[in-house]
Amino acid sequence: MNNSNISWGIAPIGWRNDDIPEIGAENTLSHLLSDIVVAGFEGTEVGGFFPEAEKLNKELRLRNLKIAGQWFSSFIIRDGVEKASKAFHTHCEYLQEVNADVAVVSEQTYSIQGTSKNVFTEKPYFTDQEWQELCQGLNKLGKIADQYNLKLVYHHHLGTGVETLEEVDRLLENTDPEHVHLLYDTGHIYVSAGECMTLLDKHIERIQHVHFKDIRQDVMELCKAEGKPFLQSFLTGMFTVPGDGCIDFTEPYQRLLAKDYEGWIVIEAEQDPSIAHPLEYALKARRYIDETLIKRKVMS
Ligand SMILES: O=C1C[C@@H](O)[C@H](O)[C@@H](O)C1=O
Ligand SMILES: [Co+2]
Repeated sequence: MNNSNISWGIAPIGWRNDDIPEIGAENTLSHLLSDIVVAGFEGTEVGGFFPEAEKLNKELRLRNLKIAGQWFSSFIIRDGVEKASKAFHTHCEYLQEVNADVAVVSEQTYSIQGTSKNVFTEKPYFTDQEWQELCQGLNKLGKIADQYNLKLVYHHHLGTGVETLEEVDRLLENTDPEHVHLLYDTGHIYVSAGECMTLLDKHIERIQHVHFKDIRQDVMELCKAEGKPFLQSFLTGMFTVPGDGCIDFTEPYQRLLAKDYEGWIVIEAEQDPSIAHPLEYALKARRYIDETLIKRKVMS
């Protein structure tokens, strides 16, 4: 059991959001990266507004920060694996240049993530044929990621065809463990399944990347009752940083330690930055990690 094999990061999503680029648009790359240093994190994930690799590397070097990975919206079912592979090669090339560890993949065919549909009741479902195309396609993308020294980690996500526990089971059963790994996102599985330990216990061997996202239970229930879409739900404050919501992260953290998890745990809490001050929330998360998870004394 060793915390030193874990790198703690925080995602840009509290400052700028790729799903709604207008919010937080005033937050520059320098501002974001410097806030991450102030809050005491080791790295971050690439956001849609990040510059070319050379420029980014310089900004990272100046602050001794690292890149964990970057989100990739795959459309294997909609466009076929050849087209998805081409786009994925470009994605991985960039990630290799910025010395990342993982490529985060989420199949977005039929996704309602950016639509006005009720995210709690209107998610899409894949047919048997589509499941086969997806799993075979992911095996291919996983081999591409390996060529760039990256791990493909699949992100289960609300409002997509791979959201529920059963869907994650199906994806993992039908993909090659050598090439396709899992990203465990506490927030997404909590909203979908009502808790976040079953997925972790069942699939801990496949998990190679982690997002710690907390939930405000009362806001989630309100959003559910009103049938809100995904984007409206996060703007209303459904997600927050660990220590500020209803998930007790000591459980997943201890389970990961017990299994000698090696890799990143990235704090990822999309909120409206004009309501939830990004640095304030980053500091809040860091304090919770230090005082409750790692139990390291913090000077106040
Ligand atoms: O990892 C993530 C990336 C975002 O684009 C997504 O919407 C968010 O909820 C998430 O978990
Ligand atoms: Co996530």
